[in-house]
Amino acid sequence: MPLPFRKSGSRAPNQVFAMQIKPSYMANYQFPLNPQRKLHSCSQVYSSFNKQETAPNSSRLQFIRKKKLLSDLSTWGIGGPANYFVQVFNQTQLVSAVRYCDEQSMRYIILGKGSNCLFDDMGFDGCVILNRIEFLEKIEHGVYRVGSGYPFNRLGVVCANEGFSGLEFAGGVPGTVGGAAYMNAGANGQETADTIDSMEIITNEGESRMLKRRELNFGYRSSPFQEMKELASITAVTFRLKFSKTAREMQQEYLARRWRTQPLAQRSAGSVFRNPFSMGFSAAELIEQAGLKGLKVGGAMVSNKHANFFINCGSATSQDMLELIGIVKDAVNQKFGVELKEEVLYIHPS
Ligand SMILES: NC(=O)C1=CN([C@@H]2O[C@H](COP(=O)(O)OP(=O)(O)OC[C@H]3O[C@@H](n4cnc5c(N)ncnc54)[C@H](OP(=O)(O)O)[C@@H]3O)[C@@H](O)[C@H]2O)C=CC1
Ligand SMILES: C=C(O[C@H]1[C@H](O)[C@@H](CO)O[C@H](OP(=O)(O)OP(=O)(O)OC[C@H]2O[C@@H](n3ccc(=O)[nH]c3=O)[C@H](O)[C@@H]2O)[C@@H]1NC(C)=O)C(=O)O
Repeated sequence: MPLPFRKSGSRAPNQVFAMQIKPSYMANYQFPLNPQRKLHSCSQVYSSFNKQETAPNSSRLQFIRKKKLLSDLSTWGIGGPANYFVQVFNQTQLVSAVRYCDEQSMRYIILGKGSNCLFDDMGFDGCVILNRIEFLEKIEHGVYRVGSGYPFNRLGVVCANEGFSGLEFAGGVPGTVGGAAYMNAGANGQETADTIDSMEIITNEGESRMLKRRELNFGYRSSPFQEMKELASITAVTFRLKFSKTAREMQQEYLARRWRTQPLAQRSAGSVFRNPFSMGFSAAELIEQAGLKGLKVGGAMVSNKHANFFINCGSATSQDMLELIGIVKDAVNQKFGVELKEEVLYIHPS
């Protein structure tokens, strides 16, 4: 049975492979074909395989080889080593990192807080580019231009404290601004796209582009970036918010509700499945009605607090989590005839 969710970023080259998981979930995957990236020659990339950190604002990039564990970079706490790992603190460094990957014909992914992805225990055979572009500029009242690596939850709190409404829900979302725009994150009836004024991206060609909101077609947990072949990375987002006397109160209320209903003290990746709204259901309801709360595979478990959150109880492997996802999908399909679709992204190791 093929697992329908993505195995890596759209920036990965076309490949077909088989996964080493239990036979019932053995599958072949096809990466989308990417255009060949044509970037300029690389002059700013340096390798340093022993150092684990790179200084903020340095124009030099330090690539760490085979040492950085992806379990340290994902909220699920699962994942083996990245073949290459680099942090970028500004757009110039990001372009250099992408260029380097291109020159080496190496797959790469842009990683934010790792709150929506499942890495494999075998790691990732390409380069993980950790986005640390974290500036916040106030352009005018209620208009914020924000680096794509800025924590989305911090942005939600800052805006609400300053009396602006639209991003109150973000106060509890553990991703980055770039990840939130890429996924069109939402909660409590609000969505990231509702407040976007414009976005800045860099392409595979190394060009910067500014896109106005009206050019971008967002949907429930979907954005044009998920299909955009020429995208290298979102670099900044400008949000336009409205003044509201109750913004702070709303933000705090949403956060309190989240703590009441979601297992925030445990390791998860938020909602595993999208809600099948078109069929009038929520994924959590269906999973609970199928009697799957508390179901365990190895160290992976369906949360007893919220059925659409799957927990790493401490020792979960990627295989455990993939198998649990497959079992839950099958069970819900058999009982209700509803095919759940994953919200989390599986990053295939090779
Ligand atoms: N509502 C909620 O309660 C929760 C919501 N979430 C949401 O999940 C998302 C996860 O954010 P985050 O943890 O930062 O993302 P991740 O680090 O989990 O990255 C997931 C994928 O998003 C893409 N991505 C991330 N940043 C960028 C960028 N700057 N430019 C282009 N693509 C990017 C990458 O896709 P690719 O593989 O193609 O490179 C990446 O693999 C957010 O939308 C977050 O709000 C997560 C948990 C709970
Ligand atoms: C956590 C995420 O986003 C969350 C977001 O935080 C919350 C809050 O607004 O609303 C969505 O969850 P959700 O649809 O499960 O919201 P909830 O309000 O918790 O539950 C919906 C319905 O399911 C029921 N429910 C919930 C949990 C459960 O174990 N069992 C159950 O039956 C609830 O009673 C409610 O009737 C988002 N998830 C999706 C896939 O749309 C995420 O994207 O990662």
